[in-house]
Amino acid sequence: MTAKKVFSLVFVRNASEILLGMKKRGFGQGKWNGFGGKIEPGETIPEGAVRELQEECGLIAKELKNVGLLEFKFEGDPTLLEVHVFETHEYHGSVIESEEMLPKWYNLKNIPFKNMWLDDEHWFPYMLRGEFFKGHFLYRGEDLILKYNIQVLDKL
Ligand SMILES: Cc1cc(-c2ccco2)c2oc(N)nc2c1
Repeated sequence: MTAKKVFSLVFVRNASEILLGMKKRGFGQGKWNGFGGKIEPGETIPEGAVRELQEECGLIAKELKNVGLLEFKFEGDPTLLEVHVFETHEYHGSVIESEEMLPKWYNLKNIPFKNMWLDDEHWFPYMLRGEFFKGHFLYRGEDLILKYNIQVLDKL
């Protein structure tokens, strides 16, 4: 039985910008990413997404749109990482730095892919076009994607 770990990943958007966080410690440290983390027992995936967003950058999502599903495997590790991707355009609160994340707004034309997970450059275009997507990536370490596929779905 393959072990599965379920994560949320939330991107806060406005018309021309996206809020990213520089991960300050732990898994993905040193990379810009959306806000998220492990879904805890007893919470739904959207509940976990709202919780992690507020914990990591202070914003409270008033609505969340599920925009994609990403599955990750690392060569030599049987664990499947299942990452549910969300966008929010409606939120309140003020952006604050947390122990986990240093938030920063980026213009959509200037996303720092060189300092993000390698898969992001492959699936961000689908998200930015408003398409529902499902992607599967096989990594060797953190710096090489051995194979991947991405499909556009009618709905998740
Ligand atoms: C292997 C991997 C994991 C994650 C992740 C997000 C939340 C928890 O793990 C990623 O996020 C992005 N953008 N690429 C990622 C690759």
